[in-house]
Amino acid sequence: MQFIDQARITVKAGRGGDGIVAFRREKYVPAGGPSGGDGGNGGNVVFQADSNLQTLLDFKFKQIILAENGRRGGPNKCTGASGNNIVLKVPCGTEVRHLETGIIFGDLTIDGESLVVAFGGIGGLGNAHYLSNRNRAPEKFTEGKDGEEWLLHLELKLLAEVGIIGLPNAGKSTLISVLSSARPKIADYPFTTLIPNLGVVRKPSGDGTVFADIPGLIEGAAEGIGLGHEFLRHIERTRLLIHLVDASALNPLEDIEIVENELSAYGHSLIDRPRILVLNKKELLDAKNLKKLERKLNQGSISEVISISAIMSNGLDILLNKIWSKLEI
Ligand SMILES: Nc1ncnc2c1ncn2[C@@H]1O[C@H](COP(=O)(O)OP(=O)(O)OP(=O)(O)O)[C@@H](O)[C@H]1O
Ligand SMILES: [Mg+2]
Repeated sequence: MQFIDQARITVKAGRGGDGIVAFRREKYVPAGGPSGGDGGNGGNVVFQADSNLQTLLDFKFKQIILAENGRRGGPNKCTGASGNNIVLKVPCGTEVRHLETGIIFGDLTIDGESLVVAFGGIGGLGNAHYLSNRNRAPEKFTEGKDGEEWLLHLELKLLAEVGIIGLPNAGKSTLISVLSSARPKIADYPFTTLIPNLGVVRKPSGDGTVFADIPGLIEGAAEGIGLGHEFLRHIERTRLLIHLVDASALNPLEDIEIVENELSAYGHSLIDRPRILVLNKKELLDAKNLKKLERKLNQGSISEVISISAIMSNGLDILLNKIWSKLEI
């Protein structure tokens, strides 16, 4: 499952400071030589990949990015201060393109990697540079150059390997929230989730993979009913599905069938995708009824059933071990 997050921004590097015209003034030196300093260089706009970031959402609110201008030169051949660079953090996997031509400026993939996307203008020259035998008192200087300005298109591509599916209210968002640092909205009504939530789930060794919690599926989802249609398209690219079922529902078997039928009706061999059947909310059933339900499901089911309580973080280790072994990572 690939999610594309994008943003459109303008970056403008700092302008170089102007050179200045000045002459030395010293006691007993009636005509001091030219001493105008150069302007400082403008600051660059720099992007830096940061593995703690997951989205380009910040850029929806910050669309124009300016680096600092260089300062003017000073007397006594003092060079003006350079403008500071502005360093913006972007998630790993951000591709930077020129908006109009599509030319790729760079692809930031490794944590800490940086890319100058707009160079600051160079500072102008002060009149001290123009001293010659013919002109002992030059009045000439140059202005600082403008910094580069670009309209950029940022695109972040994330690939989810594991999709969490199920009827509305099964606890899909609750599950991703206890497995990862994702903090989706959770509520006791159907269709709480309107867009997929992504979370990185890690093994104790630190490796991990992206899970996606998608909106609830209902009967007819494959034909576009409810919110399911669009999201079934997305899960075509996952390697593993977690089919989450509310164990406390009136008829969990029927619920499972609805989701299975949707996978099948959708086609694209979604029904053949490896998946794990997971009963959530197990704490709402007494031990005897839970066993009965598990046994019933194991009889005709697609795979062995794992019972968990997402809300109480119960049974998650067993589930995760199963996931890692199915993914072979
Ligand atoms: N193990 C559990 N025991 C009891 N209640 C639970 C459990 N897990 C989740 N819930 C509750 O179930 C409700 C639905 O949870 P959640 O929003 O995670 O479902 P969802 O499958 O993401 O729904 P939707 O498809 O509408 O987005 C919430 O009120 C949540 O607190
Ligand atoms: Mg949800």
